[in-house]
Amino acid sequence: MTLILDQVSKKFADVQAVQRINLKLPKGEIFGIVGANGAGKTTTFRMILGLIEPSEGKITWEGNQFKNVVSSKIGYLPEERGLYPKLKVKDQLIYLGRLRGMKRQEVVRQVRYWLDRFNVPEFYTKKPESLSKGNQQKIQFIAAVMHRPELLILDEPFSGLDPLNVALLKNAVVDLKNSGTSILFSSHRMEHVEELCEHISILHRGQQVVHGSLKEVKRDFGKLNVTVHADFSLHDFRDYEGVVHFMNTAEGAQFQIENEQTAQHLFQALAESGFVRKFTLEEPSLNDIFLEKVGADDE
Ligand SMILES: Nc1ncnc2c1ncn2[C@@H]1O[C@H](COP(=O)(O)OP(=O)(O)OP(=O)(O)O)[C@@H](O)[C@H]1O
Repeated sequence: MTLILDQVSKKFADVQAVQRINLKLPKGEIFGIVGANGAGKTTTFRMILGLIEPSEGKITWEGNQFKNVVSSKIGYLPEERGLYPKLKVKDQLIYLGRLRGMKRQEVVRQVRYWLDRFNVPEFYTKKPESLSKGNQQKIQFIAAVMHRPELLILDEPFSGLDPLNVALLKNAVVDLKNSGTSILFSSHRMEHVEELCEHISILHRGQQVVHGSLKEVKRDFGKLNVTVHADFSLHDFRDYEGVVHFMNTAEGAQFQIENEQTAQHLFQALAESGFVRKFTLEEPSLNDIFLEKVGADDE
């Protein structure tokens, strides 16, 4: 069960919202889409869901035109959340579940399971208007997953949640993936994407500026990060050959460097200058890659 987007574009009047996007999401994987505001994430999701038609390109699921996939196989958490404020949680989830062809008993079982799991069993008979925004989000997450969809699309699932609730939802996402659900999700928060996704895509003004497995993307980026703590000023090394960026920190400095060779030379040069308490070499973060590809002025 693989979702494929092949050269998919969408134009609204004179706005090119999405341009020639390629994406492959195999069964049981998590694919992350990152991009600044207006990059084209929601438009991409809405095309996959069949809410709007691509202007060009093809979307397929298991080799079939995606629009023929029934809604019971898809779960969607939209960016703009919307529950009926005055209808009890249980009543609206039963209504939604029935629409997707679930038996009432099965909806009740699933809803109770998820409310327990999110430590809020008492919400079953509450009206959403009495719940905080973050708690309403949990209910909407339950609405997106209670029918155990094969494809789950999550638009900014963790925005506005406190760290405990982010952890609860993240665990749920990982469990769903492990049980075979294919998950596509968008986020502005690079660390969430980095933690959860095998494959990623960075969108910038409708164009896919980076895509591939997270490992490949990092390897292809090439540059590395070095953290140094030392008992002497590191400022003189800011223009050392192969240093791309330099930033002073409380205990030393953070360097972005071109490659491992630079690291070796830099280490020798530092060691000759005094006592180096810490020298660590790390792969680039997705944030480093995003900032370079999209530009620090866009976020
Ligand atoms: N129905 C529409 N009519 C005209 N333009 C649209 C429409 N929907 C989206 N756009 C435009 O397409 C571009 C991409 O928007 P989209 O909502 O997909 O971005 P996004 O990456 O989801 O952004 P955000 O992170 O802010 O939600 C924007 O320039 C937006 O103004």
